[in-house]
Amino acid sequence: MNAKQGRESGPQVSAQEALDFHASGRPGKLEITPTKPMATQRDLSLAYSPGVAVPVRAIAEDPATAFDYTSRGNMVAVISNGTAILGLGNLGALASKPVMEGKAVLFKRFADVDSIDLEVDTADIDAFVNCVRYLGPSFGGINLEDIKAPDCFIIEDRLRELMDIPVFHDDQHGTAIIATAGLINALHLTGRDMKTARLVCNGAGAAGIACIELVKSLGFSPENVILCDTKGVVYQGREEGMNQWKSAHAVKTDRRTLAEALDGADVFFGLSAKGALTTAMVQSMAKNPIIFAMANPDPEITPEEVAEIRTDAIVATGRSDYPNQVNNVLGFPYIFRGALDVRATTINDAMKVAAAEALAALAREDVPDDVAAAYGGARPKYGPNYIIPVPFDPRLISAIPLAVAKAAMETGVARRDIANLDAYARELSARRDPVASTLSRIYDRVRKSPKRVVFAEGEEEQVMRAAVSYANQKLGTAILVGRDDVIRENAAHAGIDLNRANIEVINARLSRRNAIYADYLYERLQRKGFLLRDCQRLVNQDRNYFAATMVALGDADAVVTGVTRNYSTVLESIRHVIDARPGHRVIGASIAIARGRTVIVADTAVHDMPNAEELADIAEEAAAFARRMGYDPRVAMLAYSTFGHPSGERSERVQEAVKILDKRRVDFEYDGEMAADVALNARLMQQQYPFCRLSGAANVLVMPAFHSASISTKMLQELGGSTVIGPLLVGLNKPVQIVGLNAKDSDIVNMAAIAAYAAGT
Ligand SMILES: NC(=O)C1=CN([C@@H]2O[C@H](COP(=O)(O)OP(=O)(O)OC[C@H]3O[C@@H](n4cnc5c(N)ncnc54)[C@H](OP(=O)(O)O)[C@@H]3O)[C@@H](O)[C@H]2O)C=CC1
Ligand SMILES: CC(=O)C(=O)O
Ligand SMILES: [Mg+2]
Repeated sequence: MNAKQGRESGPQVSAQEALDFHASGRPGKLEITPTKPMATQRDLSLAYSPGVAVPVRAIAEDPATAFDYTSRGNMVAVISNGTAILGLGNLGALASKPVMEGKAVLFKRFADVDSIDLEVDTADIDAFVNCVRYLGPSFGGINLEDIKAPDCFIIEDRLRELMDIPVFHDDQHGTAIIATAGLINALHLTGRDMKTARLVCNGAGAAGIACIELVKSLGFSPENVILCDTKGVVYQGREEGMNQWKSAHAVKTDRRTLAEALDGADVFFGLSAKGALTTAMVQSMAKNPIIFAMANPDPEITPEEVAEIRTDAIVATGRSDYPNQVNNVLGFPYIFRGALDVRATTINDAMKVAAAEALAALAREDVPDDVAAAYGGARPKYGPNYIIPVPFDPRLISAIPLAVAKAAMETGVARRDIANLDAYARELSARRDPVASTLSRIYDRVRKSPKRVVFAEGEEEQVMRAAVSYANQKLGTAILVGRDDVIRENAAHAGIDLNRANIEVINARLSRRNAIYADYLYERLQRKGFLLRDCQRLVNQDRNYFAATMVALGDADAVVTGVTRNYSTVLESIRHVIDARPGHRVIGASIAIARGRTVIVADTAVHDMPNAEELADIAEEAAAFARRMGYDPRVAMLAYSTFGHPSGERSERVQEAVKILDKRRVDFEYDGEMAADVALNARLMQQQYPFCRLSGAANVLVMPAFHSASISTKMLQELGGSTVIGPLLVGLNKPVQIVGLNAKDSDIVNMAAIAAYAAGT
C-alpha cells in the first residue's frame, strides 16, 4: 500500500492564464439562453401576453404545475455570502462570484442541472436567511456554498425549516458524503468494522462536523469518534473555543492533544489546515491506518510524507494529482439531479447515505472498457490506491442520481414517483456530455505519455500563450518555430514568460537538420515540379513545411498550425510532406456541440465534391473517428432529399454511397439519403420513415459536399450558438492539426492535445 505510487502531474495554470480565461469572450463563465423560439408574433403571444396568463392561472390553482410550465424543476441556485471562500477565508460576497459561477457550471457540465449563482452581500444571519427564504418559488433546490461555521449550521437549519425544496450546504454534506464513500471502502479493504473502528477528525468546522455526523449515522460509535480543533481534543467539560455543534460531539476522555487522540487510532479525517498531521502522529496510528488529509489546496500531510514512514496506509486527499481524490464535485451535481427528478422536498440523511453507498459501490465494480478510457486506459482496480471514482467517471451520472431518487421515494420526500428505474438510468446516461469528458480524457492520456508538439507559427502571441499552457499542463514539450529574437521580443511585449522547462525555440533558417529536410522533400516532390532549391527554400522559409518535415522525420511527434494562413493553403503544404495512413482517406471532421447534444460532421475540410465511393470512405472514417471519441456511431448520409424525394442527380450520389456501404458490410449504423431535419429528429424519422435503419437520431452527419459541410457548421456556430471543434484532420499518417485563422490560445492548446493524442499514448 504505497501512497507514493500513482502520483500524476495535474494541470498547472498560471495566474495570468486564470485571469485571461475568465476575461476572454463574454466575461465570466455563464450565460442564459432561452429554450423556446422567440421568432414570430405567435411565439411572443404564447411566451408572453396573452398566452402566459394560462400557465399563471394553472400554477395559482395547483402550485405543483410550476414544475411543468416553468424552469423551476431543473434550476438550482448556488448561494453564498463569501464568508469562507474555499480555504481563502472571508473575502466577501462579490469575491465569491467566480467560485459560485464555477459551481453553477459544474452542475450543468456533470449533471445537466441548470444553475445560477446568487451572491448575498451580508454576514448577518437573519438578513441572509430572509433574503434566501423568499426565493423558493424560483428554484427546485438551493445549494449553499462557502459560508463560515458556525453561521452555516444556523442558516441551513432555518432555511430547511422555512423552504419546501432541498437546501444543501455543499461544504458540509457534499464533503461528508464523498469522505464517507471513501471510508466505507477503506474500512472494507482493511477488514474493519464501523462499530469498533476509532476515528479522529481534525477540524470542527462545517466539513468536520458534517463528516462525523454522517459516519455516526452509518454506525460509528460516538465514543470512538474524537473531534479536534485548534485547541486540541473537544472533550466533555471543555470551555475554550466551544459552540453547541462542537459540544454535541464532545467525548469523555483524558486525551487532550491531536497526537494523544491519534495514538492507536484507525482513521484520520483532516478538515483543518496544511501540515496539521505529523509523521510522528502517523507512526503512532494502528496497523493499516486510513488517512484522509482533505484540507485544500494543501493537505494536512502529503502522501509522500506518509509513504516515507509507512507502507501500510490508505491515503486520500482533496487534490486531483494524487490517487483517491475526495472532492465534493463527485457529489453535489448528481445528488441534486436525483433530488430534482423526483421533485424532492428535501435532501435527507437516507438520500445522503444512498449517495455515499452508491459511490463506494462504483469503485468496487470492474471497470468496463468505456470507463477505462476515463481513467486514461489505466483500468484501476479496487484497492488502496482506488477507493473512490474520479470526477470524469461516466458511470456517476446514472449511478448516483438513481440511488438518491430511490431513497427519496422510499422515505416519502418525493413529490413525483419514477416508475421505471431502468428507463430513468438510460435517461440519465443520455445527459452526459461525451465530448467534454473525451477532451479531458485526451488531456489525461497525453499527460501520461507527453509528446513533443511543434507550434509552427511560434512568433504569434496566441501561439506562444498556447505553447506555455501546453508545457504548464505537462502535456509535453512545446516547440516554437520562428526567429529567436522576434519570439523573445513578442513574448516580452505580451508579458509571456518563455523561460521555463519544456519550451524550445527553433529557427528554421539556422537548423542543422535543414539539408536532411530538404533532401526528404526533394525526394517526394521532384516529380511534381519542384527543384532541390525550391525544397531548400521551402524548408528555410515556410514554417509549415519545416514543422511537418520535423514530424515526418521523427524529430517531433505532432504539429499544430493555421493562425496565419488559410486552411486549404496550409493543408496543401502538409499534404506535400505527409501522406494518408495506408488504407485510409484524409478527411476533416468537426464536432458540433449544442444544448448537450453532440454531432460529428464530415467532411468539413478536404473533399470538394465527393463521388459515391468517396462519400462511403468519408462515412467509414467519420464513424471510426466517432468511436474514438466515445460514441456509438449512427451515421446519416445527408442530402436535400429524403429516401428519393425530391429526386435529383446530387441525391443519387448519396444513394449510391449507401449501396456501397451495404456491399462493404461496415460494422456501424448508417442510412440515407436523408435531409438534416429527419436525421436529427428521431420522432420525425420514426413517424415518416419507419423503415429507416438508424436506431435513433444520427450523431454523425456525412455531408454531400464540402460547401454544405462548411456552410452548415459555420451557421451552427454563429446562429445556433453551438461550439464547433475542428475541422480535425483525420486519416493522415502523422498527426497534424490546423486551427482557424481566428483561433484563440485555448483552441490551439486543444488542437495540440488532440494532435499529441493521435501520436499514440
Ligand atoms: N476536500 C474537500 O472536498 C473539502 C475540503 N475542505 C477543507 O477542509 C478545511 C476546513 O473547511 P471548513 O470546515 O469549510 O472550514 P471552517 O472554517 O468551517 O472550519 C475549520 C476548522 O478547522 C479547524 N482548524 C483550522 N486549523 C487547524 C489546525 N491547524 N489544527 C486543528 N484544527 C484546525 C478550526 O478550528 P477552530 O474551530 O478552533 O477555529 C475549525 O474547527 C479547509 O482546508 C477546506 O479546504 C472543505 C470542504 C470540502
Ligand atoms: C471544494 C469546496 O467546495 C471548497 O473548498 O470550499
Ligand atoms: Mg465550498
